[in-house]
Amino acid sequence: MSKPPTLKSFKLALIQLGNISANKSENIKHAREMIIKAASAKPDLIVLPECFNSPYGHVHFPVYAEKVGFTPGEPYDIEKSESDSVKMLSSAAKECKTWLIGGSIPERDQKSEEVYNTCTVYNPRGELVAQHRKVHLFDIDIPGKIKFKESETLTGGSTLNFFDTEFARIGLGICYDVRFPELAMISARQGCQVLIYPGAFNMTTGPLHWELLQRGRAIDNQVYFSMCSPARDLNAGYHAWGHSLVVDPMGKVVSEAEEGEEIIYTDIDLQVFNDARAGIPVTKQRRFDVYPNVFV
Ligand SMILES: NC(=O)CCC(=O)C(=O)O
Repeated sequence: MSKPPTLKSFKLALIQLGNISANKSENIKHAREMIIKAASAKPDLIVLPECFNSPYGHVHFPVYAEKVGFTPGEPYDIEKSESDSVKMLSSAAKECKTWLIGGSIPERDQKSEEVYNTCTVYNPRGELVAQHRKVHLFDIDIPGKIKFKESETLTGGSTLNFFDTEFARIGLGICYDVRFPELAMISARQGCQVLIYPGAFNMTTGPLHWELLQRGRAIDNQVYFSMCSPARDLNAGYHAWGHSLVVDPMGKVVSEAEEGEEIIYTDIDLQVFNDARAGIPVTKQRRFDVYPNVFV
């Protein structure tokens, strides 16, 4: 494992994207416009929400799926990409000279044809540098409230993923992944100082769990934790909670969107990170002699 970059203060932009319709090319076009808009405030990193190019629903995933064909550690030729979303995200990152976490899209594996919920990441040169396939699929059934089964059409990813910038090591997850503290804890143990999960909670669990889970993951690991949601659209089949959020390593909510389309900016502050870890030194007090060694 390489040494993580030393955390530096940086500016984060979350795009709580609205107007996600049945028209994929319109969705891609609108996401591009919003990236350009977000970049006008000169953030170092821009984030899109889960499933930004397609309506959110298991019936839609195979229809909207694109072949990305990225292999970690191998160079990726954007010109030869079969994915319109990847091409747009790459060119927008390059044009804005910014890091970009491209939310997620339904992705079809080039060999197996299995469909994943996949996040791709771009550096300021527009190179595709990392990918995360949602590991834990959103299969829930709360009678009378919400039933959702991603596993009807999606396959879960099987790798943990992070990427290094000049200002931080950033760990990735997607939405339901936040409910599994192991994922965040392993990312933090691998040196991530910031964890960012595109997500789309719903109107039942959103009010109860969205903020609580993120504050929990932030405090457990003394990291900045953030999730970027689509805007709420009551005409859509799935009603997203919205409230894109950034939580600091003390568990304090430092930025929060409302329900509609919005861009929120946050200064990720090195001093806050260092003070949290110095004041409550849990990262140095872990008792690996007592725990089973899964997290060592
Ligand atoms: N897109 C998702 O994974 C939704 C997760 C969610 O709403 C939850 O309660 O968990």
